[in-house]
Amino acid sequence: MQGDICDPDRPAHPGIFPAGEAGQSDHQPAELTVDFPVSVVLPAGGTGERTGLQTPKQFCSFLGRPLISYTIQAFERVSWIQSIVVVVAKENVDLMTDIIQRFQHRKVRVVPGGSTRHRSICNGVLALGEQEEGERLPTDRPKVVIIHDAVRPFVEEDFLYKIAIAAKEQGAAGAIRPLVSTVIATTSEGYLDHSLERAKYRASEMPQGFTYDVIYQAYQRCTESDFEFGTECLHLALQYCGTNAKLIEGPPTLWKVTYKRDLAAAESIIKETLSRSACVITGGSAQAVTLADAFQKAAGALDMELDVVPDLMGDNGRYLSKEWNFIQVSVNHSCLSEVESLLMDLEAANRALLHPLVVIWVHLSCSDELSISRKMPEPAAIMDVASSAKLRNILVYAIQLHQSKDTERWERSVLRVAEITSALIRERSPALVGQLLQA
Ligand SMILES: Nc1ccn([C@@H]2O[C@H](COP(=O)(O)OP(=O)(O)OP(=O)(O)O)[C@@H](O)[C@H]2O)c(=O)n1
Ligand SMILES: O=C(CO)[C@H](O)[C@H](O)COP(=O)(O)O
Repeated sequence: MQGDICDPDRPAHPGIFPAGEAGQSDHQPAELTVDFPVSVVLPAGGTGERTGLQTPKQFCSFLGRPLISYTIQAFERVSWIQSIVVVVAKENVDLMTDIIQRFQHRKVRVVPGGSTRHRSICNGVLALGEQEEGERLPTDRPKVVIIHDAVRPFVEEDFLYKIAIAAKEQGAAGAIRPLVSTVIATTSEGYLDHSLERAKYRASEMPQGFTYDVIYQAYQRCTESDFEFGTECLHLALQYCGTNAKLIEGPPTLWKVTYKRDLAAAESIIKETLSRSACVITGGSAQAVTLADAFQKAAGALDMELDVVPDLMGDNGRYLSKEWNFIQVSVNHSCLSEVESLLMDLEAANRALLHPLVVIWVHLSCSDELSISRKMPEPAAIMDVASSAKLRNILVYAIQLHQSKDTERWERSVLRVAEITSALIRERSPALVGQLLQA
């Protein structure tokens, strides 16, 4: 953990996260503005056959939220994107509509997909030029359409910006990555025919951007064979509109969830992104502040940003609006009033809507006051508070720590608190909710 105070308004995360919850970059420009209308098509109409799962991968859940919701969030947080069309199979339109309502997504329309990816994307592009149900005026066609697979949740605003600008200037633009394996051609008998010079080729990834006119015309002019077997929108723009796409190397996080193992990798990135920062609330007590300071030092190696505040009043209320985890330190208070008050603030701020939030209650007992038994928190009371918070998507854990005059012993305990805290925040295990751990 870093001890220095850093900007709590930093973009939360990439994709997963608010303005980048999962995978956000540390060096995102302060504000990127685009002075032309940009809309997005997210093809999400596939079955995810290669995962081997019954559920299409875009509807698989991570920390209680489907993958498609993380991808939508990556786009809706971008102020210069005016609308998002999500294309899903007809039988999933109701499910998708429910996801949009449950996670309060904005700017989103759902459109039925087709039997292939190109057919789904084409439906999305056509929908951008159509009047929305219930609207009296025709929808403004966007100048630029960004197309992005719904199963690539970790896309950053700065990269979308580069694609949008290049698409407006060139007519088409797309993300590329270096090849990790050499591409070879095989004979029909299964022998090597020839191999390509790897350095000359790139993998085509998403997002891709097009002016509306280019992508619209490309789909008007392409053949049934393109719709059935094609895999590359940039190719359609070249072949049917003569538009050579600008290619821009993107970050490795643009990778597509394709196999079952990719779902595990996505979950791990999401958890990692949610574990980047914690806010320690001391209540202003001198012992709690000393503990928080020691905690910061001990936590130095755990790679987490740690801010210390007395409470969440006034300007400190900003911690409630971003992706922070919370550590409430109580000294000799065996009652849970401070945690309960924090939980009320978090609920009022609607902080647990998009993913489970972690609150850790660190109970510090100082042996030179009161009797030890009077200072011990009641495990059943902690479990009650935690169980009720869990229903509201807030994961409450507790750690008991005894102050020691023996410096070595004290330092070991503080280090244990830092390690337990870090593990609880990273794992977000529902099974450990309400447990009182000893440091
Ligand atoms: N008829 C289709 C097929 C695919 N897609 C979408 O295109 C994106 C990329 O395709 P891919 O990874 O191939 O997804 P699936 O077709 O679902 O996977 P698989 O090929 O393993 O079945 C996915 O978001 C997928 O939902 C789509 O909108 N409509
Ligand atoms: O990388 C891409 C560039 O167009 C597409 O995402 C890809 O072609 C679609 O996925 P798949 O081929 O696996 O259906």
